[in-house]
Amino acid sequence: MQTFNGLYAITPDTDDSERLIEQVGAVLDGGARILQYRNKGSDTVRRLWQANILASLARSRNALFIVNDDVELARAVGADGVHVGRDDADIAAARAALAPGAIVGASCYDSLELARAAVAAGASYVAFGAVFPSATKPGAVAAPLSLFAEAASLGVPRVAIGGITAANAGAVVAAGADAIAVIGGLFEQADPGTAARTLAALYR
Ligand SMILES: Cc1ncc(COP(=O)(O)OP(=O)(O)O)c(N)n1
Ligand SMILES: Cc1ncsc1CCOP(=O)(O)O
Ligand SMILES: [Mg+2]
Repeated sequence: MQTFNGLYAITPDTDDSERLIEQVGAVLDGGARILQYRNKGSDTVRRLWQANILASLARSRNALFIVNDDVELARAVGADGVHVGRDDADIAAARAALAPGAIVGASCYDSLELARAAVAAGASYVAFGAVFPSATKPGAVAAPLSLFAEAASLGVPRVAIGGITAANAGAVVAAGADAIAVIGGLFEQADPGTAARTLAALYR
């Protein structure tokens, strides 16, 4: 598996597939190394269509492609893996449903204990957040940046998520996050490609 670090772009919920594809292309060209398709909507036809296109787009840029929540959708589009949280499939079940080398990422919120358990269950990476208040997910629990140093001994990549922007990402990288997962800091910006270049440059 490619090294799991750098800018981790997560797609916003949108029905505007054309604009989404254009923005994701710009973000990948700007240096995002990992792309997650995250759509909390219920239109399964649109989600399959969008995920298929984005899987091809990511592959064309040698980026990893992860599907949020939906193991079946990840398998259907040949994704590199899935990301699961407390309300989603468990790690072992997700891994059993995907190819042997699949990536299974786990949300660990503000809990080092959850991260230890996730790694023991086979998680490929652990994600902590929200590290800052998130307009995308206002109810997300707050996670301190200190978790990244504390989690260094777990031996898997540590991903930060929540309210990350060009203004605060430097502190997250300095705290030890191997990757920064970003939605609004990319897709709510006037120029997502430039925002991606700024954030990706923190890992060079
Ligand atoms: C990289 C990454 N980290 C955390 C999340 C959040 O997942 P989850 O807690 O399951 O919440 P939803 O995203 O499903 O609302 C994520 N998706 N990606
Ligand atoms: C899914 C999720 N989990 C914790 S915060 C968050 C939303 C991240 O979006 P943004 O980068 O716009 O804050
Ligand atoms: Mg989830």
